[in-house]
Amino acid sequence: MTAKQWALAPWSWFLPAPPHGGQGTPPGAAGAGAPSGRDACGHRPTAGTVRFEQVGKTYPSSAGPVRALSGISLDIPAGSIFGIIGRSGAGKSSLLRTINRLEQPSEGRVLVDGQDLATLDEQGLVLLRRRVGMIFQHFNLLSSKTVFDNVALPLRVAGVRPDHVRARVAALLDLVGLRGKADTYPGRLSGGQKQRVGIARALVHAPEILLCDEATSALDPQTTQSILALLRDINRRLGLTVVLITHEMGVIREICDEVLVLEKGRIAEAGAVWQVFGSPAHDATRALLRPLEHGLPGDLQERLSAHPVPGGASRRVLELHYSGAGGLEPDLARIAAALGGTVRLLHGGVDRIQGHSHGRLLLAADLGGPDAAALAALNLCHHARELGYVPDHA
Ligand SMILES: Nc1ncnc2c1ncn2[C@@H]1O[C@H](COP(=O)(O)OP(=O)(O)OP(=O)(O)O)[C@@H](O)[C@H]1O
Repeated sequence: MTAKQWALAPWSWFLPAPPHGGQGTPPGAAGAGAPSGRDACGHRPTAGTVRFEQVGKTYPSSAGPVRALSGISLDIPAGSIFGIIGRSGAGKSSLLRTINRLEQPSEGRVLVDGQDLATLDEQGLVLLRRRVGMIFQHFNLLSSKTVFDNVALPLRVAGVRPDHVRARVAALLDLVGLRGKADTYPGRLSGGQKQRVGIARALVHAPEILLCDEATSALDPQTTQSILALLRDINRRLGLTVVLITHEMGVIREICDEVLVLEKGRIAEAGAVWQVFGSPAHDATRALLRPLEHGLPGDLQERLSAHPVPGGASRRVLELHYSGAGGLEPDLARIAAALGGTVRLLHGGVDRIQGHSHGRLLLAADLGGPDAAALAALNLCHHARELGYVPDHA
């Protein structure tokens, strides 16, 4: 059994599952509120898969039809953290919102755990929205209600018994780290705490999927980190699929397993984060990843020239890239041996994405060593290029 399969254990192992319909219907039972896809024991071995089949979306508008999505075919695996990125207007929200049918595709099908969402009647839609929770950039909390009441509201609307509501909300506030805040009003909470309330509320019906639309965009970097840690924790402990939209590439790198890059409503590329970020194949991806790249430090940029300094001692500046492929890591001793002479590390570094080394090193080497292509050929990096020359003292 893989870690992920293990993580797909039923919610009830961690939290009291929400009895729907007010009568304490046990989780896993057919009928009111029982999420589909569970087996007789209440397990949900494949719960939380999403399949897009040739999905297209056109909005009517006074200026004429707006084509938001075209030909999207893709699977989101159960239990994964799946990121959707793209420039503004690329269609990210339109696609995300088809998963809980806040938007309906104009063409194609969206299936959650094999169920075509277009076939759902009104009751089916209510049950779908319990299986697919959602959190928002601006939290969407009711300011006149306490933390407890905000989280309890969907359960009360569903007619859940008050004692079950109390137990469920208490367990959820514990889970999101808000024990002791039950009676506080949202106005007295920090942004991060408000998003924690949003997450608790999104989890009340023990969803299989959590949709996050720019969930950390309104938060400072430190708070963003704590919310990401919470989302990852929830994903790992509860096994639910997390689908998130973000403009922050660092968020994708930090927690996502897979990423979809949308460009003008179409799939530009998709795959494991370490692959897409390590070797971006599409211009749109490269443009999105640019903020993650460190430019040359100003002083180095100033001293860099296209040719060796006439009459003076110069050193070559080489840039070595690591894309994560093949488990390749910078072997500094071998690099120095291949280049010969003195090698200085000027700038750069290597990140770990899903266990793969990804980054670049800027080295100053003596003149006359092997050219950049030879370093890649020797399997010392994935790509290398010569950036120019700096005076020997740089
Ligand atoms: N209700 C609507 N009516 C008309 N056009 C819409 C509607 N919703 C979205 N659009 C258009 O569809 C396209 C895709 O919008 P969408 O919000 O899905 O993109 P996005 O990638 O999420 O953008 P952003 O990052 O700016 O939120 C855009 O051109 C947008 O203007």
